[in-house]
Amino acid sequence: MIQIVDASEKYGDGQKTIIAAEPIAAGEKIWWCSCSDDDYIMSRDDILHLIEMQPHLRRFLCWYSYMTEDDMYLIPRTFATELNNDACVLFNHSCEPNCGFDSGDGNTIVAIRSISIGEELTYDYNFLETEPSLIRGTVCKCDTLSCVGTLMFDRYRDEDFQKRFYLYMSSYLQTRVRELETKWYSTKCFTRSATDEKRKSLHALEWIQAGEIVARFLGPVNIDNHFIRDVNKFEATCMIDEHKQVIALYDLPAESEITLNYHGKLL
Ligand SMILES: C[S@@+](CC[C@H](N)C(=O)[O-])C[C@H]1O[C@@H](n2cnc3c(N)ncnc32)[C@H](O)[C@@H]1O
Repeated sequence: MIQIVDASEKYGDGQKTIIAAEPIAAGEKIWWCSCSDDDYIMSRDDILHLIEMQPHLRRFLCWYSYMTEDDMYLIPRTFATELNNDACVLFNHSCEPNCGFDSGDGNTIVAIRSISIGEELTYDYNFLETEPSLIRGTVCKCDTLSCVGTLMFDRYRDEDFQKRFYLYMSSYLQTRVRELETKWYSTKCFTRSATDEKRKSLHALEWIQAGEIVARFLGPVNIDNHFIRDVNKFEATCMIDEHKQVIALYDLPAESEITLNYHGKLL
């Protein structure tokens, strides 16, 4: 059903892509990714540390990892061991995709519309990635009329995008979309997963200036509906105003934790 071909001309040296080897009907299942419990799950911190130690791994780790949380990435083992027989890592991005993930079974890639023989098979990387993506800032070469230019991975926030593509997003992305109904945080923030010692927490992804709005509560302010740690007033990096907006008290460098002192003052 599919064929892997060279795409150096379109995307750059050594790049490959996948094309349809036969006509594909809308809704047809195209590829069953062989992702399994054997795959590597690495935290963003570990990946960034590994890239710092071994810069030659950058391309491999950034191109072939998939977000499963704001700070967690899946790296298919078959690819890591170079025994890769899983073409799911070779689907390129398009801002007008013809493929997506099957919402009933996140590991299957399905056709969004009918696809002609020879057509390139693409999905929108916004179905998998959000702002902390390791390939944020990639200049898109999809050559479509709706091309966004630079991939910033914030499209899941757009209601039209959600309406059109929710069913084709990965389960991580669907969770992020649903979260937007109860809490909003800036594109400059990301969450760190909970550990045995610590609850989930919110952090700056890039420099945030004093006075910037970093998050907004859409319901009652309590620890059950957000990820902002309640700390004593000397440690708080942000304050909350009467509109339930969380505002940076100081300039916050990347990685700083977003914290509040709201104890006993639920709005
Ligand atoms: C998962 S790989 C896709 C397969 C890749 N073409 C290969 O041969 O290994 C993701 C990488 O492909 C490239 N890529 C995919 N879609 C692209 C697009 N629309 N514009 C520019 N680069 C793209 C980027 O370098 C991206 O980090």
